[in-house]
Amino acid sequence: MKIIGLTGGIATGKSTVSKYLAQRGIPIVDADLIAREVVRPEYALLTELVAQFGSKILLPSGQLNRKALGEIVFNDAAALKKLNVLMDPAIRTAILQQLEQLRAAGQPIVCLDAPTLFEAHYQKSVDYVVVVYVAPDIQLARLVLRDKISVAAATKRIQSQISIEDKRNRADYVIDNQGDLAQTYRQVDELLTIVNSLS
Ligand SMILES: CC(C)(COP(=O)(O)OP(=O)(O)OC[C@H]1O[C@@H](n2cnc3c(N)ncnc32)[C@H](O)[C@@H]1O)[C@@H](O)C(=O)NCCC(=O)NCCS
Ligand SMILES: Nc1ncnc2c1ncn2[C@@H]1O[C@H](COP(=O)(O)OP(=O)(O)OP(=O)(O)O)[C@@H](O)[C@H]1O
Repeated sequence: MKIIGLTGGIATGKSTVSKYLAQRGIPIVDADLIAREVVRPEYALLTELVAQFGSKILLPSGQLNRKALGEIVFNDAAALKKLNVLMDPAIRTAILQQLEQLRAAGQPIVCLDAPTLFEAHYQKSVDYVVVVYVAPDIQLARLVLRDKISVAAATKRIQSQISIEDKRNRADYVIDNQGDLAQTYRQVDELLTIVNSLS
């Protein structure tokens, strides 16, 4: 089984690419989705997060208040590091489990969609690293537009990740997502041809 590791910066277009890959029949292991599941109130991890960050990260319903936790960690590098240390084992276990299930099911090509692929060192667990790239000014503009947040808040989120230029330099394949969607999809088709021919 060949594993495509799909990453990029926040709002550079990973979801746009992974949706298209899914349409082309490639199973997606979605790290963002897994990160949402492992903090459900029935799991111990949420209690650990509350012990670290306080009950202000909970909604009245007892669920994680994502906005509140985001405001803490994307404004404070040390807090983000603590969050990553707490969440990493549960996310990693779920990712590896899903990949194993897909391997056992005989899937020839799968995609791990992980915004923090490099930050969390998943590049070692995949066969082909793909970075969805847009220049930093386009990244900022798309993030502000999509999430309806201020330029200052968007800049902080971007700065909490390895820069998109750095990620681009570490890719096996770069998808330039600065043009229209048709141009992006053509590059994904070319990527699939390459991955299909990997031995
Ligand atoms: C802090 C949280 C609660 C904020 O939630 P919120 O709904 O506002 O954002 P969401 O989860 O949709 O993330 C949006 C984007 O932020 C970026 N981001 C998320 N977590 C991180 C992180 N640990 N480091 C750097 N960037 C991150 C990604 O580009 C992601 O796609 C959430 O991002 C979180 O739980 N993060 C830690 C888990 C994690 O590392 N997720 C990445 C999957 S490998
Ligand atoms: N080629 C494109 N042209 C114009 N807008 C685009 C293009 N590709 C994506 N977008 C828009 O840019 C925004 C970011 O894209 P997307 O949500 O796919 O990014 P992402 O990398 O998955 O983000 P995150 O890291 O937050 O999960 C979205 O609003 C999306 O509609």
